[in-house]
Order: sequence, then C-alpha cells, then structure tokens
Amino acid sequence: MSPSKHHVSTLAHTALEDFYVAGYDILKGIILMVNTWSIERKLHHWKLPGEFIPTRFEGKDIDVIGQHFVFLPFDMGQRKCPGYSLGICIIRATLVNLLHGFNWTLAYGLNPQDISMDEICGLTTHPKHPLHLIEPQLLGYLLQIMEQLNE
Ligand code: HEM
Repeated sequence: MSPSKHHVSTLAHTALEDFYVAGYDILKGIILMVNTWSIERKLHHWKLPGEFIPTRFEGKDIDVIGQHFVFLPFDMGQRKCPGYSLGICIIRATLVNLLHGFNWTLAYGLNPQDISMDEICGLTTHPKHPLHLIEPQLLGYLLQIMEQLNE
C-alpha cells in the first residue's frame, strides 16, 4: 500500500476567506486538497485499514454521505459528491449483472488470495494490476464469431 501522502480524495478547493484550522493558518485564495484517505486512518477506527475486508461494514451504522469521518468516499459538506447515489446505483447494478449473468473464473490459474489490491492513486484510485477474468461461455461465443469472420 502506498504512503498516505499519495492519496488525496477531494478535488481542489479555493479558500474564500482566511481561516485557522488544526494549527494551520489558511489564507484566502489558497488551493486546498483534503486527504480524506489519511483522515479515515488517523482516527484509528478500522482494524487493518489497508486490507480489503468488505465484511468490516456489516452491522455498522456508518453511511457514505459524510456524516462519519471514518468513511468519506464521497467527501463531506457543501462540496461533497453530488452524484453519490447515482454512483452507488451504477456500481451495484453493474456488479450484480456481471455476477448474475456470467460465470467468471480467474485467469492464469490464479487463486483469490493472489489478487493484488495495490492501488494507483491520482484524481481517482484504480488497481495497479488489472484483474484478468475468463468467462468460458463468452469466450466460446467470441471464438465462434472470430471463426465466422475468418471464413
Ligand atoms: C462511486 C462513484 C463516485 C465516487 C466515489 C465519487 C467521489 C467524489 C469525490 C470524492 C468528490 C470530491 C468532493 C470534494 O472535492 O470535496 C466528487 C466530486 C464530484 N462528483 Fe463524484 N463520485 C462518484 C460518482 C459521481 C457521479 C455518478 C457523478 C455525476 C453523475 C459525480 C459528480 C461529481 C461532481 C459534479 C463533483 C464536484 C462537486 C463540487 O465540486 O461541488 N460523481 N466525487
């Protein structure tokens, strides 16, 4: 996992007035980016925060809309993501359809524990190593189509 200084989770914001926060004087006009990745970890709420453990959210009264500082995927306050509920719907619908409609297996004979959860961080965070999956039926259709094209 990369060090926290590489994870910045908000867009750039400009301070509209001088203010003081957490020991820092912020001057009007300064451009700020808030490192929510680091805030979530500094609060020491999560066990093994760098590990992919989806069950950690089970039975927890923690939402994603900026009420809980330990989990801020969409940030909080006036400039939090206005598309958060559409974003959640799209991810849920896409994932559910992919899992419901196809039988995926890991490529190259990999085991689930071999999947790398390393990230590349920038304006958005994405996997450092792509996830290669095979869907045998889909692969069969594709091969058939390619054969027909070659005839
Ligand atoms: C899971 C999907 C998404 C995630 C994790 C996400 C996350 C974020 C984050 C962290 C910000 C920065 C907030 C800040 O700088 O304080 C943001 C801003 C924004 N997002 Fe999203 N977003 C998602 C989906 C979407 C979708 C689907 C839309 C639109 C249809 C959208 C539109 C925007 C806009 C317009 C802003 C800028 C808001 C502003 O500066 O006032 N996002 N998003």
